[in-house]
Amino acid sequence: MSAENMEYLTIALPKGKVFGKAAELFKKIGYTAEGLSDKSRKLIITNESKKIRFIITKTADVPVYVEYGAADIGVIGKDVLMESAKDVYELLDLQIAKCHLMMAVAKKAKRKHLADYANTRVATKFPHIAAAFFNSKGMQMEYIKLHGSIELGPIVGLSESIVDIVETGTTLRENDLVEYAFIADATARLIANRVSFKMKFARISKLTEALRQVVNSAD
Ligand SMILES: Nc1ncnc2c1ncn2[C@@H]1O[C@H](COP(=O)(O)OP(=O)(O)OP(=O)(O)O)[C@@H](O)[C@H]1O
Ligand SMILES: O=P(O)(O)OC[C@H]1O[C@H](OP(=O)(O)OP(=O)(O)O)[C@H](O)[C@@H]1O
Repeated sequence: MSAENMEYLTIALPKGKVFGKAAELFKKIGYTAEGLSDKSRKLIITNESKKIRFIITKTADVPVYVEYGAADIGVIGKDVLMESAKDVYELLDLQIAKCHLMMAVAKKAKRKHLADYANTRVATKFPHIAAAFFNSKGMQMEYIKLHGSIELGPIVGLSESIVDIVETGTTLRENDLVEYAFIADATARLIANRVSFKMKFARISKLTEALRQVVNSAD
């Protein structure tokens, strides 16, 4: 690790839904930087006095920056973390961006048993998570990777089911789908690069404990 990298703590935050809540949590423990907002187009925002560097990345890329050590730590939804299967430490459940992963099907064509969906098509942004789920049930499936509007799949006959995240359930309801099987909780997590965790142990563990207190006090 270079001297400059050793000096700073680099934190990867995803732009998008998780950004505001994550930035707010860090602010509560005194980790912030001038200009850190979802309106800014700056990709690196530094707090020189505290030796903190925030890097703002596309959601799915946070685990990549952290695995390669371009960021020491990061914040990312458990859904994206599971799908990425990156070799990073998961340090803390931040209890923000609450949602869960599930399988949903068309209300009208709902089948009686999960096994009745064996060998059918699943539309999803999360093919690895979906495959792990169906494999654990001994079911072979055909996975169709989509990048958004997953709920369209069963409506237009692309697939018999979807695997996606649900927060309020509004998107399912408005598209005549119903949740069929719960897969996993998917709140945002604090993750760390394995080498950074050892080399910057004191800093990262102090930060993790401070965040843990904020998260616990919000319960
Ligand atoms: N209702 C929700 N809808 C989508 N994501 C949610 C919701 N609630 C919490 N999340 C979290 O936010 C993350 C998605 O954030 P965001 O939509 O900004 O990323 P994205 O899907 O990659 O978007 P884009 O494709 O626009 O970059 C999810 O991975 C999940 O952890
Ligand atoms: O249960 P709800 O509160 O309705 O939220 C769930 C919806 O939000 C997400 O989509 P997103 O808004 O990220 O758009 P996308 O279709 O582009 O993935 C997710 O894929 C669901 O479609």
